[in-house]
Amino acid sequence: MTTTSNRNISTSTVRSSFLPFLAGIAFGIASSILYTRVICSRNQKSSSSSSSLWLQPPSTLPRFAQEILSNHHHTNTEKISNDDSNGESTNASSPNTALSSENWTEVRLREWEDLNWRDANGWQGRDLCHNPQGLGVRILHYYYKASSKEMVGVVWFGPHAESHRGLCHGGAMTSLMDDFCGHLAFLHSTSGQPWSGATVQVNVSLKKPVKVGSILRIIGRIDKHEGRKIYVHATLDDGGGDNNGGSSIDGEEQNKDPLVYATLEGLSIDGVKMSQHEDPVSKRTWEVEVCEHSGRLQRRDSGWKLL
Ligand SMILES: CCCCCCCCCCCC(=O)SCCNC(=O)CCNC(=O)[C@H](O)C(C)(C)COP(=O)(O)OP(=O)(O)OC[C@H]1O[C@@H](n2cnc3c(N)ncnc32)[C@H](O)[C@@H]1OP(=O)(O)O
Repeated sequence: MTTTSNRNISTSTVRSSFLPFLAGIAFGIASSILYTRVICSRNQKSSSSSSSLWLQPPSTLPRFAQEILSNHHHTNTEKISNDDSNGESTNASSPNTALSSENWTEVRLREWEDLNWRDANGWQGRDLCHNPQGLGVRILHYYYKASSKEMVGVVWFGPHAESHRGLCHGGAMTSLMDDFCGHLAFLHSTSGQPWSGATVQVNVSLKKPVKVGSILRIIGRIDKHEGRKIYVHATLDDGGGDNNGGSSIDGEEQNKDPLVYATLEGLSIDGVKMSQHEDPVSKRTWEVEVCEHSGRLQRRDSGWKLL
């Protein structure tokens, strides 16, 4: 009797303490499933929306970039001349002054745009700054003016240029400067051949953080040409007046003077043969043509006719 009574007591004690425990586990599992689903779906939404925001540069460029593009519609041709190339400083105006609309040629290389052709002609990857699918720092347009030895570019800092919490890596800015220095020197080169030369010094001063997603301007000129050495000065800025995504850390949204993000003092050596490939690419020359679609002058590589 006593034993049966004890057994009943113990069974009901186990039941009364075990059932809430089971219910607690069931509730915990249900909650965690629900929580995981909600959080995952939120994360998926936010990652897909941020990706779609950043996978391409914005379809509408900021005003300064539109002005650069629209200012360079020409129908006249300019002879690219390097007659004044040796041993003198240029009288080019400061790169921060407003761009005159005359005699700028668009710079295009087939290997920046035609990826299938690139793969078939000696390249092994994608251009760090000119990959049309690139998500790091991407140069959208380059224009060159031979008379003043200046070049200007429109640049997008994509999500793969990020370093710290939405701000870009200093190396992304420096890669851009390296490219700018090399190609401006290329355009001024007395060898007259694309890919004949090398950048050997890129002294970059980082002045202001760049936000991921920024569209900025790079503008610069040849400062000096001594023998094979071509010295380049350049500035990365917001183009003035219409800051689209440049650092707003200071709360500056509208400004007249360009905000400067970085400056370059660079050196390229003319006529260095970096690649040993002997093929049609190594025999290219530069030429100036009027683009049949936009009417703009293009300084482009004779390789565009290789097909
Ligand atoms: C048109 C360009 C288009 C450039 C086109 C570039 C296209 C753009 C692409 C983006 C930029 C790049 O990626 S370019 C790739 C990254 N760069 C590199 O990989 C370059 C690595 N460096 C090298 O391989 C080597 O240094 C070379 C091959 C460039 C060296 O050429 P070299 O022909 O032997 O030159 P060398 O006689 O030594 O020197 C010639 C003069 O330059 C000076 N010099 C040489 N190196 C340096 C240096 N680091 N810093 C200061 N000065 C230097 C010498 O003192 C000398 O001055 P003096 O005695 O005459 O007064």
